[in-house]
Amino acid sequence: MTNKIAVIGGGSWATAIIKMLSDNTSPKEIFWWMRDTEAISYIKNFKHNPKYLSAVEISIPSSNVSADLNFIVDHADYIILNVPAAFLRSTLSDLKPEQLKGKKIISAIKGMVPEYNQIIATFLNENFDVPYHNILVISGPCHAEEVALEKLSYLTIAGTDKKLAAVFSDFLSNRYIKTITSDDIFGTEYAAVLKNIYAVASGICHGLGYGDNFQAVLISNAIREIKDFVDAVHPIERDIKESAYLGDLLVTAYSQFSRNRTFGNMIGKGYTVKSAQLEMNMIAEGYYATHSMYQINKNFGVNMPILSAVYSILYEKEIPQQSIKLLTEKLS
Ligand SMILES: NC(=O)C1=CN([C@@H]2O[C@H](COP(=O)(O)OP(=O)(O)OC[C@H]3O[C@@H](n4cnc5c(N)ncnc54)[C@H](OP(=O)(O)O)[C@@H]3O)[C@@H](O)[C@H]2O)C=CC1
Ligand SMILES: O=C(CO)COP(=O)(O)O
Repeated sequence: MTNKIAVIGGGSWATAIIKMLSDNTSPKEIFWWMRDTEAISYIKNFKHNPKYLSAVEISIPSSNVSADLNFIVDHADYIILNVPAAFLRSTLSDLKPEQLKGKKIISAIKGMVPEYNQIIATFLNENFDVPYHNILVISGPCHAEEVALEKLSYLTIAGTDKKLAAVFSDFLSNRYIKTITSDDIFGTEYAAVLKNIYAVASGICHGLGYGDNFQAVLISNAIREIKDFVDAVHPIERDIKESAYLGDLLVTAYSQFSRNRTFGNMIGKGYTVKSAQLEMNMIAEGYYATHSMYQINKNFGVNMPILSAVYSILYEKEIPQQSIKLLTEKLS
């Protein structure tokens, strides 16, 4: 039986995932949903996504690319969710839990559903009755732009069912993608959400003129905040130095490709949140995640001074210079 895999979302990471799946040699049929019908026509005619990673050649059949979510979901056994978290609830609003019954749902999203302050696995479980053993998460240090260039990258596939994680990782791995499996689905998701916030912090500090010496201190403190938070939320044995945790923090905080760092840099340089968002045609998840994580941490009470500083800048209109100056007194 041919495995049928759908990707939901039309941005850069979805385009990169389509490429990875296509360059993997195991037999499969790939389906792709996006909301933009003009982009769909372009893909059908010219085999490239016009707006994101437009150099990537799209080799899946034209009839498998559609803006009809029901058509795509009903055809697939594996459904990879990849719209930014802020738009997930509205994207899935017409879908009924029965339509996902028995299907394997994979989140490639690194963000929180803002309406519920939930990670994606919890959102799927509580709102669509998807059992945790049918949910996987794709994470790890990997920018879509480098996938387009076929630069060697490592992905972590996390799930409570490690066998399913291994089966699914065999659909993704190829000449330039190596996969690692993990059973830490909650820690992996929360770490991926948090690293975006710290990449925003890194960008803010860069925009304010802080140098590499300070960035190293900031990121050392950031990984401690991540560890303390994931240990509080889901206390299991984990090595925070693994690439799904530390690696993803490093690549996002330091890479020229990071949307979150770019957004933070603009804030540090004096842009308002609105103007920074308008300037980017891509989504910085860290903006929304800062609000959700700040609310969630009220229940856990973990000491997270970097999170609080970013929150004060993005949501309390504090002046970046002042918030970061105060933060510098709390780092070690
Ligand atoms: N890019 C990367 O390297 C990686 C991204 N991720 C994660 O993947 C997820 C998707 O990000 P990414 O692919 O980078 O997205 P991009 O920033 O490349 O693209 C933005 C996407 O959001 C959609 N969008 C924008 N506004 C709305 C709206 N109001 N309603 C519905 N959809 C909207 C866009 O659709 P449209 O074009 O129709 O406007 C487009 O598909 C995020 O959670 C991100 O953290 C994870 C790993 C790597
Ligand atoms: O998750 C990512 C890299 O692993 C992408 O991060 P950005 O959204 O900041 O580009």
